[in-house]
Amino acid sequence: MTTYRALTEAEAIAYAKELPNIFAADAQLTSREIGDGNLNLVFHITDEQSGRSLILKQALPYAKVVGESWPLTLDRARIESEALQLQASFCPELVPHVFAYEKDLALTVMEDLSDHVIMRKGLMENNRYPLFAGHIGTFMARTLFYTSDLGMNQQKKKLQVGQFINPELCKITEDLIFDDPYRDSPNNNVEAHLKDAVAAIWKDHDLHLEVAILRNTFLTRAESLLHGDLHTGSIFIKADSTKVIDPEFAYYGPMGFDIGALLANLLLNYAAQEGWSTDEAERADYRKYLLETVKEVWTVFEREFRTLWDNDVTDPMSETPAYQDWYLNRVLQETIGFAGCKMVRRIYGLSHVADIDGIEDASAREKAQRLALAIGTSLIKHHRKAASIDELIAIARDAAVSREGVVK
Ligand SMILES: Nc1ncnc2c1ncn2[C@@H]1O[C@H](COP(=O)(O)OP(=O)(O)O)[C@@H](O)[C@H]1O
Ligand SMILES: CSC[C@H]1O[C@H](OP(=O)(O)O)[C@H](O)[C@@H]1O
Repeated sequence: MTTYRALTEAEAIAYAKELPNIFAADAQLTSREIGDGNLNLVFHITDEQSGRSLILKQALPYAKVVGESWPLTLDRARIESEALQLQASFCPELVPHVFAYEKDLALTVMEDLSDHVIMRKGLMENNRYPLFAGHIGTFMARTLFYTSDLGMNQQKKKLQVGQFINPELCKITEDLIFDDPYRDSPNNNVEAHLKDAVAAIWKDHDLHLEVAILRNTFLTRAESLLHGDLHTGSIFIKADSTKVIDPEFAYYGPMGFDIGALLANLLLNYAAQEGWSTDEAERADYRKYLLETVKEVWTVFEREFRTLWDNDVTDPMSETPAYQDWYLNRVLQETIGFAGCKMVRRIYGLSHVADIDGIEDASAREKAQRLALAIGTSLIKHHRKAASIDELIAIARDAAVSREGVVK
């Protein structure tokens, strides 16, 4: 048995050399720790001679972003590798291949995706990805359908719920998304120029009611195996390929949480256009592209999900007329509510996003932050009334118009 230790770059090379059938025994390997996320070490191992490379991702026993004062279970590495393998059984082309998982070191060996870019970075460079909505809509439809009571044996599903019990990582979400932003918590990270807007949110009891309802849904609805943290930093992309990484927050929860997380991060980039494009026409055009992508993601998800339901449903009662429409409208409403929560937490919660924080000009950054808060809070308040994805799009567009007086 190997005893857990956080690997050094040299130890990562030694570990990689021992892996069967990957590198030659005399390969000259190099290792670079490239982890830029909040939690883990990521080693990029390369053999210049053969051109072969791979990734070793290792969980630390604490949250890297805070330090050793925030201990965190190593079991999240198991959850991540098992979730990646389950997702691969539904859509192998949309996740990195897992070569091995080493429990004692909390370490996953996976395919190197360095020929892709992290989507958040791509969006910050105003790149466009015409195939993305089709890929991610399919990923969400397949993973959420086939892990739910609609798409798998209901007794096996209960056992699978047990396999993905993830209380510590869920608590991070419960605190950072559904609690801290709505009160004066030491976990918040509020810029001075936003204090009035944040104070208004802390006093808004109508908003708190909607957040409490969404929080309850997150806490109690074991509907599907979620990715659990599906933001644009968890997606690797290039023109013809999309790969979803980093499902360490995977657990059985409400489908709309994954869809909402994704849409929220597209909308955060929409708000961030305040700071990234100086050219008005260019900004308007990129915003148009983002909103079209939001609509297409939902449309593909819904179409694919309905097709899976029509062809592969395992539950006879689910064939009851009108049930499918009721179900998808509920998923839509929750998607919109969770999207709003995901936007608000990234503006002044513990963990922000580079799209917004990377805006150097303070007044442009503030405009982007206020726009994101306006969109996020409106989505939360509206979510239980929604009947179409067009309502989410109208909220984003109207918030930009009312802040600037012109169509953006
Ligand atoms: N399979 C991979 N191929 C190449 N780079 C990767 C891979 N997985 C992760 N990375 C790099 O490591 C970074 C952090 O990975 P991530 O899984 O998001 O870690 P964390 O769980 O700490 O957020 C990514 O932003 C990316 O740059
Ligand atoms: C203390 S963890 C904060 C935050 O980090 C995770 O994101 P990432 O994928 O960037 O590591 C997750 O969103 C958590 O809420």
